[in-house]
Amino acid sequence: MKKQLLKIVKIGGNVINDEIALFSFLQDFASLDGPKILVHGGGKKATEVSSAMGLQPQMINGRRVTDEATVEVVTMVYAGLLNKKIVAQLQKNNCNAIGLSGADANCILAHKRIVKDIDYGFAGDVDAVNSKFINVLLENDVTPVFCAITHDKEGQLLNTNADTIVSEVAIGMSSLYETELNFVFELKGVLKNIEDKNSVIKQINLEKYKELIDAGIIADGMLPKMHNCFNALEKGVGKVKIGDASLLQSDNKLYTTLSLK
Ligand SMILES: Nc1ncnc2c1ncn2[C@@H]1O[C@H](COP(=O)(O)OP(=O)(O)O)[C@@H](O)[C@H]1O
Ligand SMILES: CC(=O)N[C@@H](CCC(=O)OP(=O)(O)O)C(=O)O
Repeated sequence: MKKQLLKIVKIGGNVINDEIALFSFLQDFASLDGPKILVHGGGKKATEVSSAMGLQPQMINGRRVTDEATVEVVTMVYAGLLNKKIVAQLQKNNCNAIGLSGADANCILAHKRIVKDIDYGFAGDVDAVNSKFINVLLENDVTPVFCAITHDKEGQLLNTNADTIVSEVAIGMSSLYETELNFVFELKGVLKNIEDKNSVIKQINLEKYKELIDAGIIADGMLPKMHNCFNALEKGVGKVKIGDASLLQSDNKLYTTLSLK
């Protein structure tokens, strides 16, 4: 039997900080038919709040170095302010959303990220997604909204890149649904020339992805994003798209589609 389509969407911190773009996007998201899941970042806001508190935000290869003070700030910003603001806006648009961290209902289990020579502190990599519980929500027409906070089941909250969360959630749900993963950020897609906002590369396969990395065209936050996109495709996610806040509009034709071949 053909599986039902589940749309999984991620919005990044630059869109979240632009209230006009955010509210317009949330209106489009709320009106999507069928089951859907939203994952949000908020890195930009976390950087602003950390700086205002006298901390010195540090990113390495698109990921935040998360010391003890920073994990508290990001929990307040992501799981608190941003998650609840987004849920309230979806409720306004008649989408019955529920805001969750990875600790809630053990939805996203993670472990402390260990990378040779780099200490990311309380940053997490995902081990398991509670697709069974998430499906209970979907089957009751409730839309889960995940922030970038996970847990390790030892009582420790972990800051996890939102692109990683969304791809792991998509992979986890792929056993139950046909999945489509959409990355919404402030640009129209993956650009050939970062100075030219219209130089969108419409189609990127695995081979082209490697060429773009070697050429230095993919950098910064785009590195973990694309890595997560291909990881999702390799593990059963049906379709992956990257674009701006108009990505969910049916008349939008300018975005990047990723494929393995
Ligand atoms: N080739 C590229 N095309 C588009 N963006 C790129 C590219 N290379 C690097 N980037 C950078 O990646 C950023 C997106 O990553 P990130 O800030 O993590 O996104 P998000 O807001 O979704 O979290 C863009 O703002 C851009 O500066
Ligand atoms: C470990 C790590 O890097 N976590 C990210 C989580 C938020 C995020 O991914 O936000 P954007 O999608 O807006 O970039 C961070 O704190 O920036």
